[in-house]
Amino acid sequence: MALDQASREAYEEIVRKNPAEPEFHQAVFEVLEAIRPALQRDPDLRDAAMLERLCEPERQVMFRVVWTDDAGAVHVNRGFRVGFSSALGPYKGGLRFRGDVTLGTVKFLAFEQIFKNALTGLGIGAGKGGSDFDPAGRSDAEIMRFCQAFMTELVRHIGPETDVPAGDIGVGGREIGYLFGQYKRLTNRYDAGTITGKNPVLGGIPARPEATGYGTVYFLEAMLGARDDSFSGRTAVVSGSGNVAYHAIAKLKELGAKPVACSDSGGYVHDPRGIDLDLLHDLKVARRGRLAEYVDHVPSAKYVADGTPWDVPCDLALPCATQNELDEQSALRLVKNNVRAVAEGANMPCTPGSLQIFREAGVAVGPGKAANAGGVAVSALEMQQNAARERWTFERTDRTLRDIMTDIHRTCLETADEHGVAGDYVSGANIAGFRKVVAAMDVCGYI
Ligand SMILES: NC(=O)C1=CN([C@@H]2O[C@H](COP(=O)(O)OP(=O)(O)OC[C@H]3O[C@@H](n4cnc5c(N)ncnc54)[C@H](O)[C@@H]3O)[C@@H](O)[C@H]2O)C=CC1
Ligand SMILES: O=C(O)CCC(=O)C(=O)O
Repeated sequence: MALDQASREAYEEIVRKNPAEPEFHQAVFEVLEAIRPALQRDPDLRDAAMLERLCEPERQVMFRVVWTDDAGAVHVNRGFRVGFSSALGPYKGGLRFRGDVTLGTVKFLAFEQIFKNALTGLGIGAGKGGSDFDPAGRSDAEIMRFCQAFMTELVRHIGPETDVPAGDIGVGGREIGYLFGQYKRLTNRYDAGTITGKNPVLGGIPARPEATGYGTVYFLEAMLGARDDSFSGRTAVVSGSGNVAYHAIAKLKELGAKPVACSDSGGYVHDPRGIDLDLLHDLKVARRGRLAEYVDHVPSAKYVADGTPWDVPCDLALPCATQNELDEQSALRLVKNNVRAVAEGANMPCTPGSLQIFREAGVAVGPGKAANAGGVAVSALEMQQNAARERWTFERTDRTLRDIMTDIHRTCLETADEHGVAGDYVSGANIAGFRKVVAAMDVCGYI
């Protein structure tokens, strides 16, 4: 699919106005391409400069973060928070701390969040933030000082009815605790609903750490079910070994699939017996170490430095690490090895070329906007829990998550069907999210 003339003009203007932001351009292009059947069916959807408004963030904040390391040296980083759309609720989306984060990265992520959050149906707008601070190798005390410095500016821009951050790459429970502690200190308020992903002792909901990975697997389960298929006897390859990947691997195992490979930024491990979850937890979660050490404990497994896990034959592929990590070459290898389905736990992990290859080969792809929406959905449940001063159980949260993922899956399929692109989850997810947010923008006046 390509863009029609009007969308192409809108896209070219966006590229011109947002130079040097290739990931943002890519995310916009993918949405404009995927919603083409809806624009063809209802040209009114373009009225009142809807596409142009949708692609322009409501606000963007960029700030200096100054902190000291354990030796007393002073460091300067950049902080970002982009509020992309408040049509459906307060800005909602995570914070990413990683050395390569730029304004363009945060904008692409916040843009994706618009459609994802709309799909959850839970009344949340879209935002994202982060910093080019790299937590790898930093002590707890350094992380705490960085988080406190970051929040010292961010505090002016967030609140339970304004903008509600959470975690993403490099931001987990530890960082959320430090950020919330500083927020509380600066505001003199216990607004638990200002940040999600908190430890339950601070009012966090149980199962938020598990939610994105579990949700991706629930979505994949529904994709397989729609094809009269199941996890039974299926091998899976998962990229990454962080929050999303770890919990995806755990849930795959629980539901009867066999995850045989995972990765970190150094390389991948292939363990034909199935990834050892306790060992992975010890290496990557408890010790924040390197995956290369896996083979010291399981000599029959293979570690491939700098390799891609997509070389390992599998039935199911779950990219759960980072953007553009699954390229055309990888897609061709997966197709050659008869992959059945791909579920994106990460945001925009498949390049446009790889998506095209999967489409042509008839491989079902669950796009991140739909497949990884479980994380932000459970964050919205955490906001609900905090507002009502309730305490949810793990079982209640997990049950609700599964229902939400099944609903999102149904919405994607029905929407694709209604728009003449049956079975195309990428189009279905984008069109359904787009229609929801446009409906809200339409009745709000020109915002
Ligand atoms: N944490 C959440 O709730 C959500 C996360 N996501 C997305 O999921 C992805 C992973 O996020 P988290 O697991 O939270 O982060 P994390 O920081 O817990 O883990 C990231 C993992 O990716 C690996 N990694 C980074 N670059 C890599 C590369 N080039 N090749 C292979 N592995 C690489 C890291 O070693 C680490 O294992 C990101 O795309 C994020 O935006 C999406 C929805 C919600
Ligand atoms: O729970 C949240 O608000 C963050 C989720 C997120 O950043 C994402 O869906 O990519």
